[in-house]
Amino acid sequence: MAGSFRLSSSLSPVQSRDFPKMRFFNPRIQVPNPAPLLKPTKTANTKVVLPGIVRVAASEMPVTAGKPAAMAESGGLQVDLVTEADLKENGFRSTRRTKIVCTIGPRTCEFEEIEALAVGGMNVARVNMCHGTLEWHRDVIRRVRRLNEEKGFAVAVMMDTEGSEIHMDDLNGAESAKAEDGEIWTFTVRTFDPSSCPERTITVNYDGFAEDVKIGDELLVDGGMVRFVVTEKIGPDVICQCTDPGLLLPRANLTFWRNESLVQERNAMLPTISSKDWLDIDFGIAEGVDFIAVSFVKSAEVIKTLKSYITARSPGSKIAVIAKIESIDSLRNLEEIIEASDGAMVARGDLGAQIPIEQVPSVQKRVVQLCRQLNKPVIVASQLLESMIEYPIPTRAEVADVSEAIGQQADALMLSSESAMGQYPEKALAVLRSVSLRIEKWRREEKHLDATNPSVVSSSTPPSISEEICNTASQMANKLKADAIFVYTKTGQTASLLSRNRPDCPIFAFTPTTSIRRCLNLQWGLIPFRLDFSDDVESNLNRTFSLLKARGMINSGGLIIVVSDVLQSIQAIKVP
Ligand SMILES: Nc1ncnc2c1ncn2[C@@H]1O[C@H](COP(=O)(O)OP(=O)(O)OP(=O)(O)O)[C@@H](O)[C@H]1O
Ligand SMILES: CC(=O)C(=O)O
Ligand SMILES: [K+]
Ligand SMILES: [Mg+2]
Repeated sequence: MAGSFRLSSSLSPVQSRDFPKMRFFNPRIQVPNPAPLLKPTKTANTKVVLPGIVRVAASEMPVTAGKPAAMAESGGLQVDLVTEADLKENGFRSTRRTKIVCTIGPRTCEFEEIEALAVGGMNVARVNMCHGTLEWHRDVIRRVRRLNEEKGFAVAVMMDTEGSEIHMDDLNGAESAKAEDGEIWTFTVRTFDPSSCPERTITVNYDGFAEDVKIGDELLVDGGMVRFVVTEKIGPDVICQCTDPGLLLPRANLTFWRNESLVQERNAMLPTISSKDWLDIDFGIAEGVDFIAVSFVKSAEVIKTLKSYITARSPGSKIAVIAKIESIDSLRNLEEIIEASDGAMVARGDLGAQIPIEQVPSVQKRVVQLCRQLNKPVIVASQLLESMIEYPIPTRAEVADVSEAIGQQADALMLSSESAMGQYPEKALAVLRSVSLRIEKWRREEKHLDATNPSVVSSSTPPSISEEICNTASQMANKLKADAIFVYTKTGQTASLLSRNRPDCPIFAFTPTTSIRRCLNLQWGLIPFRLDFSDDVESNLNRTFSLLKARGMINSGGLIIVVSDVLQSIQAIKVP
């Protein structure tokens, strides 16, 4: 991702380019460190365990109906122990509505590390195919799946494609290279043996590079972390002078600008899904990922192509396709791209390298609103807590940025380097969690003071029955101050339509399919449970009440609004 911080953790903080030179260490007001939902305890071998729950190895756990007892499953109701504890201790209202995606990287790829993130509230684990080997990704995906199977979590897996961006080579294995002010560097499409590569020479992965650039163009590395101006062209070599010095990092993204706008020559013809991406996608389908996030989407066509490919390769598959909004072209075709996708990501890193940086906030707002209107989940990504790659607390400005995304009611926030290779992944996650809880509560309180606040989204034309039912159910829940909405959903669609209304109370989504349960975990306000249910609403309800009561997750007297996707009905009912 351009504009982000690609330092390997072995670099010292002074080398970090995108850090303000001065950080105010003193006084550092401590952000309260929010207590985990269930405090994981570190044992001698640093394994994170849930208190009183997973002290036994999975193989030693008593098994009920073929499943370890540690998984909170009784009578077919499947929920993870963190949600269960949260509901028991804090009640419905206080549950977090904004979801969290964590990028898994070298810092968080072991089973115990992934478990710690799940315990800390990770809803979706993202693997970025720009980095790592297929074996590495396979291990991570299988660990997430094992965690879900053993402990009842519904952590979804998102595979993020590499896409064909223009980038530099891998610096022959060096961690970084320093470009000084005024220095002359050569960017070339030639290839060299590592031993014979001339000094200050960087190979570029895009063959048309030397033909496309012109003398006077600006060459931006990682969205402007290092800047050059093109002074001369000699065949395949582009000679550049450094104007903003900094560290060049392996495979850093390159963009070139002319007259203050991004140059799109033949590079605009680069495929959105490269041949390497197709292999990765085949791998993702085989490993059963839940989401495929497509980098540098330019048009709705590519999303449609991928969706039909998935259907052909894996009929009946529930893999959802997320369009990453990070290129100029994606903004030109925004509405039809989002319409064709199953969700979108505001990928602010590369986006900020393709459009003037001051336009990123308004694009974010527009994408979030459009997704809400079109009923597609939306993720706000990149640099949310960038300073926490190195520091245990965020900057005030970062907290304000996170609050803004939560205030916009995006479905999910994403950690990138903070969780992939930062020093404080769990702390970063805890900050997202505590800021979400606080801002969501504050927003609900403010909303009651502001009668003009639009809580209901406009309906589509022609109106659909499910949509009207969900809009009405959400309004009812708000007016009656219901404790929760229960939705029995086979496809997940009704749960999405409820989430889209952003009601004041949480939505318990019961679905018979494990993969739908995981997909729903990305969406705002949904607490997904796996449950087999019949077409008889009455008996489903009675069964759910008794299962939830038996586990202490629900109290008598609470008011529940019940929506059924099969009967298309709404009921208001007190918990017996
Ligand atoms: N699987 C991995 N193996 C090694 N390093 C990784 C891996 N995943 C992420 N990282 C590191 O974490 C950083 C941040 O991850 P992130 O997913 O944001 O990638 P990115 O390179 O910035 O690209 P993108 O634009 O696709 O997000 C990466 O630049 C890389 O240094
Ligand atoms: C997430 C991502 O790809 C970006 O911000 O560029
Ligand atoms: K990517
Ligand atoms: Mg990107």
